[in-house]
Amino acid sequence: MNHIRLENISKIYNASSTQAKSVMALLAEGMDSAAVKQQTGYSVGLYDINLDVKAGELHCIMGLSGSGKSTLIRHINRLIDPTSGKIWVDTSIDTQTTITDADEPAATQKPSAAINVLELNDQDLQHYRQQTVSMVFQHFGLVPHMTVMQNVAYGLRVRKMSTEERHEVARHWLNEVGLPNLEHSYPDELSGGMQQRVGLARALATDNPILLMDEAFSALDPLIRAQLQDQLLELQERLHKTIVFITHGIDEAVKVGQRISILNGGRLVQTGTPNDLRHNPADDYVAQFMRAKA
Ligand SMILES: Nc1ncnc2c1ncn2[C@@H]1O[C@H](COP(=O)(O)OP(=O)(O)OP(=O)(O)O)[C@@H](O)[C@H]1O
Repeated sequence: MNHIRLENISKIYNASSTQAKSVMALLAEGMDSAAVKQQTGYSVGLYDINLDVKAGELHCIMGLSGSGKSTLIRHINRLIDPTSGKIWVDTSIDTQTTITDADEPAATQKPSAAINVLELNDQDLQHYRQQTVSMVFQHFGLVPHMTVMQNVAYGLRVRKMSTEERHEVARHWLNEVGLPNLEHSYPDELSGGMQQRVGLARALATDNPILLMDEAFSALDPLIRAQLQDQLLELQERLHKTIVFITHGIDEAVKVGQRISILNGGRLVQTGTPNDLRHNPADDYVAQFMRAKA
């Protein structure tokens, strides 16, 4: 079952629709984004991305710096609007009851009860962000003058949950990420790894079915990063969230991703399980990543 579908998504930064059309005509002829930038001056964020993310899967988006990973993930919660294309999200899915079969072929239809995120008005977009998608940021994004408890409970306050109830929920999630007894601390009293556990607890406390993780572990030391990867996998065994996880590291992608999508110059080169990519790489770019892994 698909949870998220990106359909023909292109993003040409800072271009009018006429300018974007001529840029996309060059891309359609096969010109790569570096040559397009040189010829037209416009940056290609993404070009003609078609991507299905299944309900309950941990889907990694991988690629070198500038390949379009952040641009892609920011479309899903509409921090960025595309130049063209559609973004479907099935808001009827409760991932906690959905078990994914990573080998199941992606359906060819759009998700069954899907909304086009691009058509949401301001109020519906706010509701979508509060009830459907949560984000974990690379640099944690915690509010410095709020305690750990207040940070984790923040998303629940806007839902008008009582103080007692939201503190109970926040305490539960702090416990789940291995941070009991720190609720009265402030972010700057914690290590980077601890701060990101708070970031994770904050995202999980909302109970939203989709989790967007933008290089969430990249700022951490290798040992701490490995611990957080293990913790994420352990939580995911029980929670079955739909997770879109951005990384520039193939090791991380292979460790945590059930499927991996590889971007190059704003184009989606291949989506597959780590085994698919290893045994049937779509091109040399993918093959090189997988060789670097072996
Ligand atoms: N706000 C912006 N204005 C203009 N160009 C942009 C903007 N944001 C990104 N780009 C360009 O779009 C392309 C994709 O950038 P993006 O940040 O999505 O890549 P990325 O894979 O996330 O890179 P990194 O790993 O370095 O974060 C790059 O060429 C980048 O320079």
